Amino acid sequence: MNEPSVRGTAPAAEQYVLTLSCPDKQGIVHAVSSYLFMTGCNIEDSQQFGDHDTGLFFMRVHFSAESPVTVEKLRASFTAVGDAFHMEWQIHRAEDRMRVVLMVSKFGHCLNDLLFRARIGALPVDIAAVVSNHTDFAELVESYDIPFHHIAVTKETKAEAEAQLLELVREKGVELVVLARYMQVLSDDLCKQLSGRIINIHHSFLPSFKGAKPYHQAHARGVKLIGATAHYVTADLDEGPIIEQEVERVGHDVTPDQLVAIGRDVECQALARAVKWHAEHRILLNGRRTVVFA
Ligand SMILES: Nc1nc2c(c(=O)[nH]1)N[C@@H](CN(C=O)c1ccc(C(=O)N[C@@H](CCC(=O)O)C(=O)O)cc1)CN2
Repeated sequence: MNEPSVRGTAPAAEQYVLTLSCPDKQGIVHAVSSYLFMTGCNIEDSQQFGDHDTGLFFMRVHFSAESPVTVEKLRASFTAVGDAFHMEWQIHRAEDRMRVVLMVSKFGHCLNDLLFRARIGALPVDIAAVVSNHTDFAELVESYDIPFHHIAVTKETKAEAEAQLLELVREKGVELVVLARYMQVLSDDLCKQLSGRIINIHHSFLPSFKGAKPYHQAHARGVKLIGATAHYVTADLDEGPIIEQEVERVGHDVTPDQLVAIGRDVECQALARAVKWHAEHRILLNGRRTVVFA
């Protein structure tokens, strides 16, 4: 009788993600793949893009490595490669879940969607807290055993409110702030301090219908498609780098309230994808645009 084949149980390899951007030139992929090979890493997935308009090169590499390789050792030893090509780069452990804060005002569909997706493991995030300028969703949030912070905002208290948010971000080690229909304009200073770390869902297919009440604007224009846009937040309202968009066809007879209702699902889809891609380090900033290695 044949001996049962005994598959060796090799130690589980750790998974990592390297992202980089740099001025494009020959040899970048060779330098990165040679470094990974020489460091005992195995490439599982690699994506790259050279932007002829900006002359920038972008790369995302998912790779594995066994002990004694650690993320600290990788970050220390990759520095020489990064410096040689003037790279902006990051290396993360793929298993590390991103710590996020969700913010909401009076419309809770995106908040509800993100809470559920995180709870079932469809989003690789840990929701550290939810912040709102209203109290409508305190019970919903606390039903997930997540801290709810009511931070009221008026023109007079906006600076103090933002200081409280920043303290929360620092105190809880938050890496991403998600505006899940949070309807307050953030100050230039806050946008600068958290540049590239705030994602907003705008309820229109930008660049159409920026600002307030986009569904009413769209209805007045007689659109046949409505949409939602997830984008990074900058000081310029609704002008930040677009991450993801979703659209839905509408008829000539829809009312503004029906557009609001139809729009809920496309808003949730666009925002959830954007948050997932950011948490998986799939988005790289390319000036006013993004590169998304979905
Ligand atoms: N600095 C930025 N702040 C915010 C952005 C952004 O891109 N840059 N996106 C918005 C979201 N948003 C549309 O998606 C939006 C939110 C709020 C307003 C607005 O006029 N708010 C008033 C108060 C309204 C109220 O109290 O109900 C205000 O802040 O004075 C316009 C567009 C999130 N913030």
